[in-house]
Amino acid sequence: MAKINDMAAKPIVWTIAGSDSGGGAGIQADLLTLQDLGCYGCSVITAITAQNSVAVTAVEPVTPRMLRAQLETLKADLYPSAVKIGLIANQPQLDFLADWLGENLPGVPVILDPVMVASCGGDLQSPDNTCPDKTGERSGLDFSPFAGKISLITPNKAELSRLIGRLLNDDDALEWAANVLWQAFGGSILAKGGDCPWQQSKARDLLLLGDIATISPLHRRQGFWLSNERVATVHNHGSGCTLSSAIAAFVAKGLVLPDAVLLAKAYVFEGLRQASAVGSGPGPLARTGMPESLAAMASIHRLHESRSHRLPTKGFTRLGHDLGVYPVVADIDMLETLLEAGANPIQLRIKGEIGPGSAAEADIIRAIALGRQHRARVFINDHWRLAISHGAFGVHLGQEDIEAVPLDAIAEAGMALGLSSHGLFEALLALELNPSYLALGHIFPTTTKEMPSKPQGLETLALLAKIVSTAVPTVAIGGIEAGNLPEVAATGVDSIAVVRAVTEASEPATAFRALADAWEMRNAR
Ligand SMILES: Cc1ncc(COP(=O)(O)OP(=O)(O)O)c(N)n1
Ligand SMILES: Cc1nc(C(=O)O)sc1CCOP(=O)(O)O
Ligand SMILES: [Mg+2]
Repeated sequence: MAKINDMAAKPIVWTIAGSDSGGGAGIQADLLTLQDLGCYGCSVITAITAQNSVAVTAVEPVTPRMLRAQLETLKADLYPSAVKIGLIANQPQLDFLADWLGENLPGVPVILDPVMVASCGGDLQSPDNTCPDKTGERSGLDFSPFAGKISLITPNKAELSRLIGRLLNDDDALEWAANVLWQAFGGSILAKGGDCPWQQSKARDLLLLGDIATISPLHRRQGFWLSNERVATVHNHGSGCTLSSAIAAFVAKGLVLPDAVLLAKAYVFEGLRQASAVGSGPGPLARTGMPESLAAMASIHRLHESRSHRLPTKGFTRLGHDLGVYPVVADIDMLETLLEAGANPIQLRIKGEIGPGSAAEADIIRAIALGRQHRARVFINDHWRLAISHGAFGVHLGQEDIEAVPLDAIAEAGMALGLSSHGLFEALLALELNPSYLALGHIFPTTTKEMPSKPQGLETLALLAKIVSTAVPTVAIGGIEAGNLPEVAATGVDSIAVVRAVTEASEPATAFRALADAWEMRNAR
């Protein structure tokens, strides 16, 4: 039987790196990772290394002609969606690569892993580039030609120390050095803590995000610690290569950088957990496929927590997983019509300031009363003070409210809390508050609201639903309507929220009932 060729659908990712004859790191680890994560990997070899699991015995750079030939040949036919750069053998290679990428692949995301030391201890750059981490002197390659040209640079502590020319002995020093690099390079920085001896049970990486247009303005130019449990294994050969190629793979698949970093960290975490020896030294990471377990995800802590309120000690009202079809409306008459049609839950979403005695305030008060009358769960969007003072069932808030609103007041009032998220990074930030439900948006293009992020699509929705649905009821929102409901249902998300599919229908109550019936039938088919 003919084998189905699924390569066409796979994003192309280039790895520009060194060959590891031992198979655990470099080009070999990158190609295994890219294949495992559903990408088509192409390689540009910068150097051939003779190494096994215990030693690097020789490093030979490819000629400048060969380096250029690989790049030009690939560009002519296999244009990449993302590029990962690993080992660069010498300064002329680096200078050439920085120029060539800038001129030939404008706009293609580049993930730079400034490889200097193999996990078996060997220095991988040419002999004149030596600088033991222990001295803290700056030496090795000058990476400055890459400034302004890369999306993310991923040094470990030893590499950061050499890039900055300072010894790094604690998290404060790591943070300082990462900031220096950030100022110099632009883009984003992931300063990895896996080789920090002062970090004990946790492996903590510092992520400094650049001005990324497709993430929330809240998270642009902000820093976050990402911590996973430290995996007690010596089998970590190629972990840095695996991490950076996994980030490139996820970016190529359309995930925003913070989500790509979190997924790649989870991939490395699982790879380390299941790693085993191949030679007599550190073995390679296992290839464990798409990470889908919440337990593998890092916990996220803002670098400079600005929260002035207590985190809720009392939990928010718990809800069942299936909230069915959840209409979100701006008009009180529409809300009443839909309550009469059986909507439960339902949300009143009035944007903008609401003054005392205003018509909008009266609408909120009436919505809450109607909810009681119909025994339905009415959520109030944004206006949490009014929701509390008039005894709403729940409040729906956005990511920007997580820091600004005293969430403990909502919990103390015995109310439910729904939180928005746009991608994995925001979902994990919201999950730390254990909300009553988590909205995953926006799935398809929407005209109801201006969004900085791109639509997530069904594949990402399925992944997010798998990761977080074990912990919290999930609600998909954004562009959902009768035509795409079956595909949305197939992702495994618990519920759907809709605006236009109901409010712009000629008969909103009928449209709501049709959606609700279709949703109820989804598992019966
Ligand atoms: C169910 C549901 N999901 C998402 C939103 C969006 O909330 P938020 O991010 O706070 O944006 P605004 O709605 O306030 O513009 C929602 N309201 N409901
Ligand atoms: C209010 C809202 N929040 C979103 C989010 O992604 O957080 S998308 C959205 C609008 C959804 O409207 P429609 O169903 O008309 O596309
Ligand atoms: Mg809001």
